[in-house]
Amino acid sequence: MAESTAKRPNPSKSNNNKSRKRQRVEKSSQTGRSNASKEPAKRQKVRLNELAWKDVDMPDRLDDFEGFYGLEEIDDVDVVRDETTGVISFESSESKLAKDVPEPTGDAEEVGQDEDDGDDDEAGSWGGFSDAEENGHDTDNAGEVVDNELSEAIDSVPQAKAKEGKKDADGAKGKTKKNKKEQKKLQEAELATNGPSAFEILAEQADDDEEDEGVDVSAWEELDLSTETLGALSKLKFTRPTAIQSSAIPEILAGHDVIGKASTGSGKTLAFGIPILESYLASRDEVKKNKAPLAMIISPTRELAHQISAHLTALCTGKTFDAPYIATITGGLSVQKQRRQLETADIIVGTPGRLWEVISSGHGVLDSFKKIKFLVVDEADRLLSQGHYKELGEIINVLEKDDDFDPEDEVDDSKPVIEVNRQTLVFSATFHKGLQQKLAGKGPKGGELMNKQESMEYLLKKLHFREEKPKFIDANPTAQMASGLKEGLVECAGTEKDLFLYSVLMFHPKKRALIFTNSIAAVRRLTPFLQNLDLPALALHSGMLQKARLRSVERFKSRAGSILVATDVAARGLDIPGVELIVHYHLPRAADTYVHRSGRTARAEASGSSILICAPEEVAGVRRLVAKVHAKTQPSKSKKTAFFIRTLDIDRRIVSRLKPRATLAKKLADAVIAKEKKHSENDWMRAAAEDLGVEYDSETFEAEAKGKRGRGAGRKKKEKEAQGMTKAEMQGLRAELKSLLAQRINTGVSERYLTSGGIDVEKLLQGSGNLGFLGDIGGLGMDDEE
Ligand SMILES: Nc1ncnc2c1ncn2[C@@H]1O[C@H](COP(=O)(O)OP(=O)(O)OP(=O)(O)O)[C@@H](O)[C@H]1O
Repeated sequence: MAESTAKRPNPSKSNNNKSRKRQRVEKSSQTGRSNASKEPAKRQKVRLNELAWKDVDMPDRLDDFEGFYGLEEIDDVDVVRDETTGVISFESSESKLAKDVPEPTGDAEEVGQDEDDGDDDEAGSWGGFSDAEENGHDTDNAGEVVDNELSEAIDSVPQAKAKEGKKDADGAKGKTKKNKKEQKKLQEAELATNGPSAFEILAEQADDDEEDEGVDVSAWEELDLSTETLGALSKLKFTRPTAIQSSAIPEILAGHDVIGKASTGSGKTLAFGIPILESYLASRDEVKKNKAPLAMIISPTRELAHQISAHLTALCTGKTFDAPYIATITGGLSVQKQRRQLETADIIVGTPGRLWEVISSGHGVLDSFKKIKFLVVDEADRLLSQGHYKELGEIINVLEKDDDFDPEDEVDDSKPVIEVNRQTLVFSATFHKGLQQKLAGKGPKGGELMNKQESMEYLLKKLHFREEKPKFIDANPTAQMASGLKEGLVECAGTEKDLFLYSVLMFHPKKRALIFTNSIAAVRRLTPFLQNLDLPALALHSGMLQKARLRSVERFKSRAGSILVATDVAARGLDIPGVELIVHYHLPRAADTYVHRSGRTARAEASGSSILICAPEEVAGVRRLVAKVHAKTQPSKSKKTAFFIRTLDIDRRIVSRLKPRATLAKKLADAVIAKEKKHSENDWMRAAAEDLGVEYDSETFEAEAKGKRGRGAGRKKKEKEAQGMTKAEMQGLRAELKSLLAQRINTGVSERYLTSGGIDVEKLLQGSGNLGFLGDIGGLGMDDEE
């Protein structure tokens, strides 16, 4: 076991959020025993986690979130390398030893290896979270970059912490209570990094209140779960299983392969998580003895992988049993560190790119992976779609080959395939239609392979189910959308989308809202536009810096009523409690994107609204898209007559009263962006001119460009005007906007109403307005009658 002691937790810190940190060994020498001469007689071999590490004071700032908290140091430790074997060990005086650690085993080789790896890890972790494998993966699939980029944002979780805690807890016979506590703390630290999801909040509640007896879970009894699992569910206050849980859990417990489909937010994670926990509880001694993980859960993005880990960890935070160690294997941490995590992992959750990287770097992980009992493919349609399946396909291939693996080898399908002993579980809210029919046994049979690049069926075939026909469970055969979701569309001129976005938000005051756009530029523009209008808007897109992305997600989670303007980076997997409104500022490019975007609200039987803002020419396409999504809910309707989405009757008089502020806010936002753009363009031109050895004169460049009128000339003219806006002009606009925002917006319902005080937007924003004045918004919904 290669224990990492270069970084270790600080058990004295109770707040794991703050104690997420890196530690460092102060090495006196890498090559010899330079300090050994000081007190040679009293020195002894030590392991680094036996030492009395000292806290290094660090400023208590969020900026240090990514790892500096809780730096610890130790001095007077010699790093000794055996000249012949190259093995590294550590020596120190007795006084440096902490009092309450088990006796050292004297396993110099392992310690030495750890130290080397620890250094590598530092470099790896600080390397900007770039994950070569996953970045490569991204470029294969430009349209999908954003999701992986988001995962990257959330990937600063110092998993080594959890790992170390786990290792301490597993530390042979010297397993102490303290170590167990550390393990738990560290796993919680990992949870905390992603901010409180519903699971985390629930787990915290379960943990905080030891007196809390939990809730009645008799509704789970028919699933025949262990008392430990029932206890955990009770603490999470999950009174009854969801539909997919009721259907899938017994099949998985009975040993079947399962393909599960259920609406977004309907509890699919626990549908496979509970049987995995049951299996762990039933065989934990064997699992530990095998030194192989029990389950491998593959997720398309890092963010989702962390969320699944958090969810499963929350399930195991009930204090009634020794929790399994869950390792999250995604980009952003060094491969060495992750290999060490894998050594004691009971459950692995990872992204295919990094998992493949770990496997293909050798070191025997493949052998232990071959012993897994559960292979879970979450968000399967995404994982198995073009551009994402490559590594997954490779992982599955090598898991099944009964020979030595060489990453350089071409995959040879004729090589022997080992008998598949694991269960394969595949889950998603959306599945390719043809595949779904086939899985349900309704479609045409036949074994011809389709287009290998695109066919999910081909890949499912590749999954090598243990059973000839996996159980296909469709928990919501007629709907992919959550039942508590209301859908509507707002039609407006393409040039007025900003105004209508503002209006829709004003019609939903103080609601936590997620606005989807199809471009980073739109996020960059809309966020300041809304902020200028005094709305608490946050941005999220793949072009943002890591810290800024994290901050946006955190703030969106923690601040009620905040508004997140995002690209499809946020479409899948984000489980943020209390999102009440989804606005599609740009139309989703595909039906499944619509389902997943809209699925960020109305989760776990909550309700929520999803509103599309469409230009007139987009309406027909939207109706087709929505009809496609709801095709099964209205089977009797012909395609031509099936309307599933209602046009929202927004009172245009009110919209027109909002227009002056929206126009000013847009003008200001555009001016700031145009000025920023000019700055960066100037910088670029200057640098280019310097490279060419010519003088840069922006006015000459502009004069030359002037004559060339071509496409986008109008936009450029506007941009130029915005760039030319003086500071004083901008201040004037701001003052004007401020005064507009301070004024009441009358509803225009009647003079009498107006003079009696009426209802104003400010009040609405404060959450005290009367929505009645807004007209027919109660009509939002699945009504099929237009
Ligand atoms: N049995 C249950 N009772 C109540 N709430 C539950 C139950 N199981 C899960 N949940 C809650 O449901 C929410 C959604 O669960 P989960 O993330 O697994 O959904 P999902 O089906 O995977 O969604 P998506 O398809 O969008 O990824 C979670 O916040 C969780 O707290």
